[in-house]
Amino acid sequence: MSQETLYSSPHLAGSVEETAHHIFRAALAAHLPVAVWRLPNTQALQVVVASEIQPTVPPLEGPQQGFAFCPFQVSEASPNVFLPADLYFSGKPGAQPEKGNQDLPPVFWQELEKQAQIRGQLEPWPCHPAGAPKTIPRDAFEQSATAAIKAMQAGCLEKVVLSRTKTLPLYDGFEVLQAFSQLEKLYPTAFVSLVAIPGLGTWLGATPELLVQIDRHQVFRTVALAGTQVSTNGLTPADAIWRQKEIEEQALVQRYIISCFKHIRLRDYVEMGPRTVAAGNLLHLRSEYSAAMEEVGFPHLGTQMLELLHPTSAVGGMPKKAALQMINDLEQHDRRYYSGYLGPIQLGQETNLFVNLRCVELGEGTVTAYGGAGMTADSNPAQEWVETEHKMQTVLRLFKASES
Ligand SMILES: C=C(O[C@H]1C=CC=C(C(=O)O)[C@@H]1O)C(=O)O
Repeated sequence: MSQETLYSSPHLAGSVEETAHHIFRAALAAHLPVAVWRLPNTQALQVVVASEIQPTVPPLEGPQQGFAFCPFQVSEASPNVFLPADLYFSGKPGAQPEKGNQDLPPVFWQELEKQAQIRGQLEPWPCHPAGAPKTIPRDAFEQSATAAIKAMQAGCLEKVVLSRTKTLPLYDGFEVLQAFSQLEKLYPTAFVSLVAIPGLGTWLGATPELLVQIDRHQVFRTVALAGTQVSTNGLTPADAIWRQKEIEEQALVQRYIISCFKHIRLRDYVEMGPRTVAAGNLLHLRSEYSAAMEEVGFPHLGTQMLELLHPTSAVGGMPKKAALQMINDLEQHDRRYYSGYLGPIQLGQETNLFVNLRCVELGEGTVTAYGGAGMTADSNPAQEWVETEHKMQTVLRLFKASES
């Protein structure tokens, strides 16, 4: 994006947060797809607005800039979505929205001026055309878990991640931008995002799981994140003790990532961990993988690995094909964009894609939380249910008034 195309308005002279919120409101009012996010361990709120969505995610190594929003499994109702950065706000101090290749319609700019001056009412957010998913009851989830565990004990597969949904009526007075700000403050190390796409829906989340990063020095990174325990009584990552089951569960994700490197014959990667990391009040095991793309002779490593990694065994299972089949057979809901991936591509000279976990989908007067748990032959269905409840509470704790 060139400096000449900077958009400037005397009314957009407020704080970074105010400007990001004005842009989000204007996009909603103009019925345009929009994504607002904050990268882990940063302050800047970034925003992309697109004039229209594109159905394919471009190569991650450039030159196209924008925001990817992709489902767990592509279907007609949940297609891959790329929002070209027709407007990009970097959230840097003093920054103004930058214009991209396509002009946004005049109605957007009118709305932006309006929002900046009088802060009009927030327009309704877009909802999924099929409506809100039904809540999966505890007995149904535990029955599926029991069937999966039996299959793993019989040696049919090693690991599967089963998920569930919980839909609540939205409490009166809920404000989506306020919820986004709360999430951002609660989870400084998460990727916090709010994505609203006409015809597809509105998602809010704070995920701990990086899928693919390409930094400004062309270093590729990914992680193997799995194994969960609650950090009760001030348990810090340094004090955590893990059971065999979680160690194996995370080792399967590591093995999967390494098998992807082997598949493309990349040997010169760096592996670190596993170490215990905190995600809100949960602890996970995480290994980190990196490779300097030019030096190892894989200038398109990000794109290649994205294709191989998604969905990783942190959201699918091992072996991948059998696990995906089991998920399709046993889960009674459509995951839509939960456990898909999302994030900015080639913005601020970086690409940062995350697995869409610890997220909710907003409907017409409803909020739906999604959460899953990795199961092996040693799993216990009741414990897995409790684990999904803890994961859902990452975001649902903002909706306490809906739960009561
Ligand atoms: C599937 C989810 O988490 C994954 C990431 C970390 C730990 C996980 C686990 O312990 O099962 C899951 O693999 C979710 O949050 O819905």
